[in-house]
Amino acid sequence: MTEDEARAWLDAHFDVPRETWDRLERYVSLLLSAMDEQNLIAESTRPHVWARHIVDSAQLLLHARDAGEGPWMDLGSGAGLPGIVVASMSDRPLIMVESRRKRIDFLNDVIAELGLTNASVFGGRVEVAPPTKSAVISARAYAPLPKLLQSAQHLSDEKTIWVLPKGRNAQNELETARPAWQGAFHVERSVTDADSAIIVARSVKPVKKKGRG
Ligand SMILES: C[S@@+](CC[C@H](N)C(=O)[O-])C[C@H]1O[C@@H](n2cnc3c(N)ncnc32)[C@H](O)[C@@H]1O
Repeated sequence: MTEDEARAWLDAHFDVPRETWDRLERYVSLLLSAMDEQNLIAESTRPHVWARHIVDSAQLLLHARDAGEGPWMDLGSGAGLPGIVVASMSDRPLIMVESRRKRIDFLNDVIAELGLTNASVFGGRVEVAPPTKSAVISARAYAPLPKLLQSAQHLSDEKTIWVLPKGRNAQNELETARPAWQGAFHVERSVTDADSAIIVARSVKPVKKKGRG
């Protein structure tokens, strides 16, 4: 997907208002400027930010369209991917969880610059974030699936929709997690890379271990 195709895809799927385009443009510019100080995205993806990061994040909204009331939590947000993109394109409260100080500061600066009144940051580890009934949980490049589910159990309930971009490893990670986790797990193809996939899961809970005898 070229950068022009990425913008066209956004327009076709979200009917993006002018104000949202402005926010996304501003975010891309803040992200690229901050790259001089910290490594927020892979250097090789710099010329492809709209396809590799903005559309890659925005597509998650399509998998969470029928989510109920409640916040969207984005785990290990880093530079705000997908958190800032989702908060820019939706009115739903969006909480980004990030443990690294410089990234927390960057996220708070972006929220203020873009005027994102629906977005906030929990600056700390996912494991100690306050218990929440999240309507949606996203996590991109945060942790392998078993660890991801374990660390965020207290942020979910049976209605939570999990939208988890997993690159080329989706099927393997799912197989590793399967013995310990039950739920409705689907693997969806990413629009930005035919070889990459997104795990979409509902009704996720740990498998009860059978007692002996
Ligand atoms: C590889 S980066 C991915 C960032 C972003 N989601 C993206 O796709 O560009 C992983 C991020 O998760 C954060 N992280 C890792 N473990 C964490 C934890 N247990 N709690 C909170 N943040 C964590 C790291 O500080 C880092 O910013």
